[in-house]
Amino acid sequence: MAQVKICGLREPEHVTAALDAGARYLGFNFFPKSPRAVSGAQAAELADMVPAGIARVGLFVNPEDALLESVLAEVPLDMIQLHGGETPERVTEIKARFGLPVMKAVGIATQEDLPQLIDYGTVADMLLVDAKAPKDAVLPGGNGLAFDWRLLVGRRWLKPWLLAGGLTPANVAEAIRLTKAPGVDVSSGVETAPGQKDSGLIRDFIAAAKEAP
Ligand SMILES: O=C(O)c1ccccc1NCC(=O)[C@H](O)[C@H](O)COP(=O)(O)O
Repeated sequence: MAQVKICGLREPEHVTAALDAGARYLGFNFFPKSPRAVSGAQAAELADMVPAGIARVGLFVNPEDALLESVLAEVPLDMIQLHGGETPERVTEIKARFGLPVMKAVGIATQEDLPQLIDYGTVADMLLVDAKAPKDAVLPGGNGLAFDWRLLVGRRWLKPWLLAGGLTPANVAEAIRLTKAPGVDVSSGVETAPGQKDSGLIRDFIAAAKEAP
């Protein structure tokens, strides 16, 4: 059964909806330009609601050590998600310095992007196989855009991975069927407007992912 990550949570009611429906990963966004960004205090309150066994993932974009230090002093995270242009060397450095597993996001648009999944698979603990953001996008992720899932057919990576990018309750089962993704990640697809999560859409998404063949 596919595991689900709900990303960009900001409200307790949506954390409850995600937990009750069976999410395995909950994402808290620390990228200031995002409509889903949370403060350390907000994230600490949400993180306290999460039982053992469910991963609290902090999302960062090209973070400096000082940001990671200040967030980790306040929020009990289980995993760091790196969603910028962090190099494999920087991934290794962050893992060693902060002692947490790292999920590295890789943007995919064409098959030329796929070798990065091999490179990052040697250093990251998990891979997030996401749609590549458009060149002029403000956000490197969370844009509600899908890529051609057929690029992933028959591929295997060195590390556990989640599929992301434009997934919704309506298309997630087909995405899993086609790619055989062991897990999926969503942000926009469970929102009514950027940053506005919806409990019903969260439940529908997780149910559809879990029912996927
Ligand atoms: O969601 C954001 O606002 C965001 C901002 C900056 C970097 C990454 C961001 N999101 C990363 C995620 O993990 C999203 O869930 C993933 O890109 C899929 O997004 P969507 O296509 O909106 O479901």
